[in-house]
Amino acid sequence: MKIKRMFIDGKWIDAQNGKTRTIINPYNQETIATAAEGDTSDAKAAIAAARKAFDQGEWPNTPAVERASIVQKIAELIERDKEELAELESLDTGKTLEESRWDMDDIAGVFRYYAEIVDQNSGEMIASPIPNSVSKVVHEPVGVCGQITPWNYPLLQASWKLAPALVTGNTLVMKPSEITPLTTVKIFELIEEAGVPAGVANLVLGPGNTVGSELSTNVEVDLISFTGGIETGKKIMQAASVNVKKLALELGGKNPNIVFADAEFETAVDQAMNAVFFHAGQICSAGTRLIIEESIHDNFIEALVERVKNIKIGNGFDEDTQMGPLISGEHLTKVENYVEAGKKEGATLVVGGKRPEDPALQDGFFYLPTIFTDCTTDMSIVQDEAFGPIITVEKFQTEEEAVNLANDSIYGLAGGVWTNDIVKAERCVSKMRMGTVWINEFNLYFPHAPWGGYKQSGIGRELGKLGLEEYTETKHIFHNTDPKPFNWF
Ligand SMILES: NC(=O)c1ccc[n+]([C@@H]2O[C@H](COP(=O)([O-])OP(=O)(O)OC[C@H]3O[C@@H](n4cnc5c(N)ncnc54)[C@H](O)[C@@H]3O)[C@@H](O)[C@H]2O)c1
Ligand SMILES: C[N+](C)(C)CC=O
Repeated sequence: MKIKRMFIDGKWIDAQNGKTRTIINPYNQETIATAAEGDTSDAKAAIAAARKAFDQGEWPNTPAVERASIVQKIAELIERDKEELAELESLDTGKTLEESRWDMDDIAGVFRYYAEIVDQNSGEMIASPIPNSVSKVVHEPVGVCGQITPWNYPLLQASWKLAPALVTGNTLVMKPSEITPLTTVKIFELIEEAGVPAGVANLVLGPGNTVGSELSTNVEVDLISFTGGIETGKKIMQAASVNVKKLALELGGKNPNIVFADAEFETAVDQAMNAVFFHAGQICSAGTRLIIEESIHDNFIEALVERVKNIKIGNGFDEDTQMGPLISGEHLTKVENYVEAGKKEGATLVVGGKRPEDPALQDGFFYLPTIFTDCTTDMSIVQDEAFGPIITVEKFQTEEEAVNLANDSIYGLAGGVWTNDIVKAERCVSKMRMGTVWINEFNLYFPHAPWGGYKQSGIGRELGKLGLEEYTETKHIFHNTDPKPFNWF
């Protein structure tokens, strides 16, 4: 089996320490690849290459339209290799092939979007209050960017970082999750094929506590963009202070999904499942906190449970599979522990709460879709991000109570409201403290709109124009067109 290698300074290389890691399919634990397992020394080499490419290379000064055409080419190559990429993503993460295909379409769309909008970030003239002067603002690349991504949407999260960083003239070192590197390795092949110069985009494979930590602490790195868990995010924020790096953090969520009695019932039931059970609930914006108006609570739960029991769990490559496994044995144990805690804390388990019994699924990290009712905000199952196929249900009587329950979290990534009363919907979302709020929708995102969290869900935004601005410094240029002595001294 060919080893998945790192890409540093335009060359495909093994880890300096010679180590490798076995990559497994979470559906059956079969080995699907062997990847280089780099460490601090590889990260240092990649940072040095990116530094040289930024300080001495052409990329930062290449006209934005030329960079955009290369980024556009990457989009075309993703479309050309869509099926291969989708298959790699499903093998690596266990998600259904159909979901991976959607991801690949989204990813190509992200590269296209940033290629198209780069000229909208070209600066502005300021109405200078000083006579005989020109005042203007320009945007310049930040420099060397460290980019660290998680395992749940490996290539999608990488694309949100790679496309804006490249198009704005930065150089970068990316570190994907060590357990899901396959599509990131492949996209670096496409980046090379599209003609990105050597040293501009570098890939280091390996663990967070060595490679990731080096990216956050190394003073030659100017910006660190991280997507992952809150505890890792805090460590990175602290490490990044060493040279006051620019910082973008996309962290977790514990997202409320409010259903009012006047909502379209069947749609709200259907979408309450979509909000959570795609990719077995391993979605940062999963609507895991279902908050239901008391008058419809019992009927809603009855309808939901009936449908949840029929979710088809299995191999993501089987066409009728609707939900795949969790990512790893370690993560499965974490989810099981949250469910046990929920039971101890007094929540009522109404469906799921265990591994499936089907003998065909015993080698995979499967967990049944799970619903707890009678939940209260003091329960860990309501407050902590379990990152599994678990819905907790809380009841409300008034609109104010619903919004208060929704906001009762350290997180503020996303949330939804289901109602046919538009005024009520607008009133609620205006009070919800989250970076994305959906009305009669859940979990939708697209390249044109910003994504990111309030509160401890993060700092900064990806996607949209704000996602581009993250990768630029803003410079004010003041030009005195009639300089004279000041005659003070
Ligand atoms: N807000 C968003 O848009 C978004 C999107 C996807 C995932 N997430 C979050 O990601 C989490 C799941 O991903 P995960 O389990 O891979 O997260 P994680 O924090 O364990 O790991 C994320 C990445 O950080 C690296 N890392 C670990 N320790 C590090 C350290 N000390 N220094 C630097 N890097 C380090 C890991 O190797 C990995 O590449 C969830 O909390 C989820 O909500 C958020
Ligand atoms: C940001 N998103 C929804 C694509 C993936 C979160 O885990």
